[in-house]
Amino acid sequence: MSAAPLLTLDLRELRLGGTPILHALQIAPPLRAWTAVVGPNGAGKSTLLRALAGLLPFDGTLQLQGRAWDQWPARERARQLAWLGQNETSADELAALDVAMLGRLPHQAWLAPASAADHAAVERAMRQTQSWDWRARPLAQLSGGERQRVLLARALAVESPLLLMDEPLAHLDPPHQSDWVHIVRQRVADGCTVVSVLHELNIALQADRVVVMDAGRIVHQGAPHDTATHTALQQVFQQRLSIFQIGDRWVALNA
Ligand SMILES: Nc1ncnc2c1ncn2[C@@H]1O[C@H](COP(=O)(O)OP(=O)(O)OP(=O)(O)O)[C@@H](O)[C@H]1O
Repeated sequence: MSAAPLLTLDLRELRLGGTPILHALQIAPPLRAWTAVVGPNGAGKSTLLRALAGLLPFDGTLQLQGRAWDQWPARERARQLAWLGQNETSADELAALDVAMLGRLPHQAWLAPASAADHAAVERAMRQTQSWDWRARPLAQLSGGERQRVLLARALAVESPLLLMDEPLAHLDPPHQSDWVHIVRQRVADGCTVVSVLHELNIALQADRVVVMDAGRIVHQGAPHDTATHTALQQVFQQRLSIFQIGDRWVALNA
């Protein structure tokens, strides 16, 4: 049984600074699954994710739960979709706990203090990303990886049915990359729909669906074990990688 997707993007063209960046693409990330978006530098992955998050204007339509994006009240929409952007630099002076608490804003009444439920959600998220121990430290004093785990906690604390992440593994060491996959798997098992832009092909090949981009277009969408997915990856990376199966995993090696 396939349920209707939460998010549907039908884009004719997206321009940045007058330059066409994305061209004629459709995407509807499958419900309660993890979709990984991959492709070479400049392919348009971040731009696509920002379009999916309603952060960029474009010629086309974006629907959330079958309703046009701009017909949603902003707060209600913010409870539906959590966003982890690339190189986020705001709120450096705030303590890690307060940064993660920002994820609860869509749940809070105007100027109301955080509720017990907000505190519980933030503690859960910070423990999940193993950032609880430095909750009192300002973001500016954390290492790149520590900071990334706090920002991930902020996105998780929203507890939204949709989670969009742009290069979430930036600065994370291999064990924390594995932890991230585990967190994503848990969220998906709980009913969440996850879309992530990834440069780490070996992690992307563990997703439920792989979206391959090149030159502002989606050139392929498929399962990580499909031969067609491997062929598309090899094409967009100019045959400079080989894809092997090791146990039940697929891995990509630089050629
Ligand atoms: N404001 C802008 N004006 C014009 N072109 C832009 C602007 N921002 C981005 N671009 C271009 O859009 C294209 C897509 O950028 P995008 O960041 O989406 O690619 P990406 O696939 O995420 O790349 P990377 O893997 O390097 O992060 C790039 O060629 C980039 O130079």
